[in-house]
Amino acid sequence: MNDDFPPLRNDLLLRAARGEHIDRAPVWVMRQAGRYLPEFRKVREDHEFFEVCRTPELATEVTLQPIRRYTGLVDAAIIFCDILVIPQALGMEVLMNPGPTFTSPLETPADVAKLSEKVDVDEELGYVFEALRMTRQKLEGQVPLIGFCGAPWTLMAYMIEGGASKTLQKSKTWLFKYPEESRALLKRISGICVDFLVGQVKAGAQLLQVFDSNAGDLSPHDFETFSAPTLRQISAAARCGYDTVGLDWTEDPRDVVATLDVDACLQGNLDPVVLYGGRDAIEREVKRMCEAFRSARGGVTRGWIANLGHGITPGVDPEDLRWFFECVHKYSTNL
Ligand SMILES: Cc1c2[nH]c(c1CCC(=O)O)Cc1[nH]c(c(CCC(=O)O)c1C)Cc1[nH]c(c(CCC(=O)O)c1C)Cc1[nH]c(c(C)c1CCC(=O)O)C2
Repeated sequence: MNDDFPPLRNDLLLRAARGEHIDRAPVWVMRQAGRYLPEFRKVREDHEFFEVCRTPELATEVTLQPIRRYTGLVDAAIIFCDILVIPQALGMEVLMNPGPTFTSPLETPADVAKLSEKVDVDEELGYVFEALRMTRQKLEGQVPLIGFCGAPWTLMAYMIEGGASKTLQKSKTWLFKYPEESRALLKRISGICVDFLVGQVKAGAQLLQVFDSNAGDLSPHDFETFSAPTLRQISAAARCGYDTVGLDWTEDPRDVVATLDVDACLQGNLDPVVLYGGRDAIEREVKRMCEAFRSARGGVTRGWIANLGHGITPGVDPEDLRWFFECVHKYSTNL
């Protein structure tokens, strides 16, 4: 927006998100800059996780690693960062060892007073904006750059649980025991999400993703009461509606199309564990996924962005991921 970036040479992802014609599905994978890549592990040998996020040169380098390795196969870069930088900007200490750990999670609503009252995203998260600008330059227009943030409910859950949790018992207890205080906290987080997302677009992000990874743990009623209003608020305040809805592998796109009340592009949804199943399984399951999205598109969906239904995991052979990309290129035509 502000900077003079090299012109974009592959706009498949943006065209799919806008519902325009595409010859094949664009493809990228969540956590594509991650531990399954030896070149990523090499950087991590010398630099702690959040140090990589906070050092624009390092964040740019790891963001570009999968683009270099899979040139011509992968259709997007996603800025290297983490959803937990917002709790950090609110003054919470978060370590990655190896999963996320908060040194003092929120225990009761009284603890909310310990969070910073005002968050200046340029001051607290300016390193992300700098990394986006640097990455846009270094990408030389090969593929679009995705920015992202965590959704308020998912961030609130991490801030209360203090890390990943199977049951989310503590954070869900807040919703039932302290609904007003929960809503106030969610609203506060939403405001930071808006500033952060707008700042990312100004810095060069060409598409934004909001990760509500813990949404599936809420009943439909609680999702509608607590999370959905914040997602709407973010989308309205950041000026754009959601063009794309991400699915995991527990959903059939044909069922989703039947229930979705907006005509959105869909993203997803291969089970990441398929990548451990060998080339034949990868090909078979990608083909099945392509057929499911192809027939879903006969419904109301505007487009499809091929992806995994969740982040890629550390044990995957990078050559098997290459095969996944090649299979998507082969089977996703004639959408
Ligand atoms: C819940 C969540 C987090 N982070 C994120 C989410 C939402 C998506 C999801 O549900 O997976 C999002 C995220 N985290 C990371 C990215 C970077 C961009 C990309 O996708 O390549 C993105 C988009 C890097 C990362 N974030 C993390 C890693 C691995 C840690 C490392 O390098 O040591 C990476 C590459 C760590 C992280 N960060 C988080 C967890 C639970 C973990 C541990 C998971 C694991 O061990 O794989 C919080």
